[in-house]
Amino acid sequence: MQESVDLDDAPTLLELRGFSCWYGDFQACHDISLAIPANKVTAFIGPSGCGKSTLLRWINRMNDLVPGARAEGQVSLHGENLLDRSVDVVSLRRRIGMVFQRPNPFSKSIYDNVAFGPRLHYKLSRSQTDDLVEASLRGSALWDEVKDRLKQSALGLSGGQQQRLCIARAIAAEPEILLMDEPCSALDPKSTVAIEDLMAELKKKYTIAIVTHNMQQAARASDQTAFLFEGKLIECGATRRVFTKPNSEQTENYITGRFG
Ligand SMILES: Nc1ncnc2c1ncn2[C@@H]1O[C@H](COP(=O)(O)OP(=O)(O)OP(=O)(O)O)[C@@H](O)[C@H]1O
Repeated sequence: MQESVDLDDAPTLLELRGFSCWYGDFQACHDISLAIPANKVTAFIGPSGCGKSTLLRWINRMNDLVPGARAEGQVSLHGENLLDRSVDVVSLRRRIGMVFQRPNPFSKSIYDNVAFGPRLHYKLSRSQTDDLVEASLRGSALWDEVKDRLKQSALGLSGGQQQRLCIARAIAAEPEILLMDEPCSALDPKSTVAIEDLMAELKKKYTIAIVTHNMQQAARASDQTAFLFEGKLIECGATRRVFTKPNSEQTENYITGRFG
């Protein structure tokens, strides 16, 4: 488990205030307020259907694409409410990267997967792109395994390598926050440990929010844990405290496997 971290000392990067959201008439999240500290890993845990992925998907406005989905309240980054209609969603998604449950590399070369975002957002020379691709692959701990086959298809990589490639692709756009929606659920235990080790490195530079069903993973890899139940935030605090002295009986029942 992480050493006890003093979250009070960590500046807030992203803040949710009175965040509620709906799919049509169904309310998936109820009046959620919490702070995501900079350069820490925040884990969202809770039973299936409690709204973890929905919350994450509103942070980078992925739910804009879902018919009938709407949200209220504030999701503030540097004082800007990301839910405002005026927010430029393309630039928002550069600032807030996302890694999904199933590795989803494009059917392109390893190099082109990583260069895709930077080519979209910046005018870079060939050598600048080469440098960024190398730095991103080093950042996702994949460089040594792929440096001799950058022009080969990304689809030839193992699942764990593909997920690290997706992380490289996300960090190549130089985001401020990395959202990870159950990034290890399709991976074997060795690849899972590799991703957890990687998170510990990545948080030096980025702020990470992860949805996980794996209690051990939340306990091992996160600094802050938020427990959701039926769309409500039950508690949020330093991971060590939440796992050893939860404030709520519901949290205790969930983390000890009594339901969920
Ligand atoms: N596109 C959608 N349309 C309508 N309802 C949805 C949609 N996506 C999710 N929901 C509903 O919203 C609620 C929260 O779903 P969400 O996927 O956020 O939960 P979750 O906690 O991430 O679950 P899991 O751990 O199973 O992934 C659920 O009741 C779900 O059925």
